Amino acid sequence: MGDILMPMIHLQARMNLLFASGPAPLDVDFKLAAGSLTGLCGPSGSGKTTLLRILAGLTMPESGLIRVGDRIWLDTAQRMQLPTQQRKVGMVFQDAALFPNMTVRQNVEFAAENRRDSLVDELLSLVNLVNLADRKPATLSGGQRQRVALIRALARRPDVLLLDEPFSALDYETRQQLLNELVRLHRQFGTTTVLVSHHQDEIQRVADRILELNQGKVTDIGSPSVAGKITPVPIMGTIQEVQVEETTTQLRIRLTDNLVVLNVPSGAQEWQIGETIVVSLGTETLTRKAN
Ligand SMILES: Nc1ncnc2c1ncn2[C@@H]1O[C@H](COP(=O)(O)OP(=O)(O)OP(=O)(O)O)[C@@H](O)[C@H]1O
Repeated sequence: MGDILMPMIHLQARMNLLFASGPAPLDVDFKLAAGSLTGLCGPSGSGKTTLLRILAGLTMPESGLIRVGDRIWLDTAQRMQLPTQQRKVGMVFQDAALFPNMTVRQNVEFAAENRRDSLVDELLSLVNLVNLADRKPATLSGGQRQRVALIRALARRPDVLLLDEPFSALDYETRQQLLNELVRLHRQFGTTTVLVSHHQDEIQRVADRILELNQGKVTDIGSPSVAGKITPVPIMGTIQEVQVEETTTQLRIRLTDNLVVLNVPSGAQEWQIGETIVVSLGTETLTRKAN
C-alpha cells in the first residue's frame, strides 16, 4: 500500500480544548501513508471532528505543522497557513449539506468548478446517480444524498478525503453498501482517506489502520485488515431485470434504496425476475436465498 518512508500526511498539532472533563490540550503527531484509509474512532467529545477541521484548515491550532506530500499546508512557526480552498481536500459530514436549490448534477458541477463535464458524468455513474441527476436533494433518500456528498467531495480531485461519520444516520444495510462504495472510490481516486466512525466493527472491516483518539491524544491501535481486503457483507435483494448474453447474464438487482447491476456467468444458474437473492457486497457474488 502506501509508502511509510514518504508519508502522504504528517500532522502535528496542539491546541487547548474544553473537554467535558475540563480544559486539556489536543496534542497529536502522526503520519498517514499515501493512499491509505485510516479509521479514526474514540469516545464522543474526544476531538475527532476538531482533528479533521485542523487538517481541512477550518480550525487553526495554537501550534502545528501539516505536510501533505511535498507541500506544507500549515506551519505555525513560519506563520504560514494555506486556506481551505487551496488545500486539495474533500470533506463529507453526517449531514450531506448539499445546496438545496441546485440539482444533483449542479451540486457536483459546482464542486468541480464547472470545468470537467466528463468527470461529473463519470462520478454520477460510479455511484448510480445518473437517473437522479436532475433531482433536487430534498427528493432523494438519505443514502442517495450521502452518495452525492461523496462524489461532490471527489469532484475537487482531492489528495486527502476526510469523512466525519458520513453514514451514521443511515440504516445498517445502506451503511454497508456505502462503505463498500467508499472503499472502491478511495482506491480508484487514490486518495489518502480518514474516516471517523462510531462503528468500530465497520472501521475494522474497511480501514488499513485504526487510530483511537482519547481526550485529544492519539493511540495507534494497529492494522485491522489485511491490506486491500474487504470482508463481504451479505445483503438481501430482489432481481428486477435479467438480460442473458452469450457468456454472461446481466442482473439488475434492487438492494434497499438503490439498484446494482451484476454480471454473472450464463449457463448453470437461471435467474428469475422477482426472485430474492443474497448479494455479497465487497466480492459481488450471488447466492440464492435459503428457504
Ligand atoms: N475551538 C474550540 N475551543 C475549545 N474547545 C473546543 C473547540 N472546538 C471543540 N472544542 C471542544 O473539544 C472537544 C472535542 O470536540 P470534537 O467535536 O472534536 O469531538 P468529537 O470526538 O468529534 O465528538 P463527537 O464524536 O461527539 O462528534 C469537545 O469537548 C468540544 O466542546
